[in-house]
Amino acid sequence: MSAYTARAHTNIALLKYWGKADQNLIIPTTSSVSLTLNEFYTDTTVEFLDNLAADEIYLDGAFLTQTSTKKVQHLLDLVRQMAGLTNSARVTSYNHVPTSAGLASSASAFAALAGAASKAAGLSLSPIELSRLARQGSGSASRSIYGGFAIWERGYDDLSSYARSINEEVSWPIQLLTVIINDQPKKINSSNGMQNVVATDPFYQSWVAHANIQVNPMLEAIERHDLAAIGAIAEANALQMHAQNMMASPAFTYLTDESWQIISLVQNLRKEGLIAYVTMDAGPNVKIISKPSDTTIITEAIQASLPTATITAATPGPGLYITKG
Ligand SMILES: O=C(O)C[C@@](O)(CF)CCOP(=O)(O)OP(=O)(O)O
Repeated sequence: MSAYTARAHTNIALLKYWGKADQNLIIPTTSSVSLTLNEFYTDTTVEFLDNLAADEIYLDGAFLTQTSTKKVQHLLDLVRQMAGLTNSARVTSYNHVPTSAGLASSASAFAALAGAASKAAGLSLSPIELSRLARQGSGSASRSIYGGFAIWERGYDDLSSYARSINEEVSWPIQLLTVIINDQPKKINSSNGMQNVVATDPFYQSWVAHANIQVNPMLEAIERHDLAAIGAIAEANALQMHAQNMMASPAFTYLTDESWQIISLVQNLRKEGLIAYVTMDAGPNVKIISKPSDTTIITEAIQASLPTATITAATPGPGLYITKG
């Protein structure tokens, strides 16, 4: 069997996935909508071999020990089951997600792994099948199969929970300015954070109900290329998601004083007439949904307020791409 290499780009959720209805299959409680980014991606090569005693997994040149590779091994096992294989695999992965960007690379990593592993096992999966496979590595990876805007339909089982493309080629001006406040590893990872909320937040079901109501208005705003509406819905959804963390027991938050400093700054920029909205994931860093033509004015405002912040302008990116070798 031959080696295959896949490149998948990371995505940022505009409507967040924040809670599982099924832990094992990674079925979410809400649908989520994302934008795949061009600047950040993972390249992964997979080869199934006859003479390997066990899976060998290398990340950014370092051999990973068994403990940190459980999710990778689980996805490889799913592929072996689908292909009727027992061979072990060599997996070599490089994250082109600058750690300073504080961007979750699990989305691009597991989408690339799903693409390269399935192809190396002799499978030719459809985008929906690839999305379902990636989903079982990491939920948000289900959306990185596609470029541009994508929606992960929550579904209710393995067959019905997958992402589909909204539109791959985004030809109108939109960017996410990623403001890195600090790139320290977060205290609570996404999986644990959302699990705490589902288990202990008394208002969680109203989050689920409201988040699912936001889906159609978001899809309509994307259809209209309405950046202000996309931003307004995304900012409300992100703040509501982070509010759930503060209602969990014990309460926790990913947002720091600097996060709120940037959030307030962006809301003030809006008062001056700019189209600028924030979204935050499982970390303190802030992404600003904005027009590329406003990069300078926003960047200058942030540098004046928080000189230590580093800013990366990210534009819409492509979907999964697999090559032989
Ligand atoms: O991306 C989003 O929708 C929102 C988040 O990034 C956080 F804000 C969650 C990502 O969670 P993920 O790492 O996919 O969790 P897993 O399924 O437990 O591996």
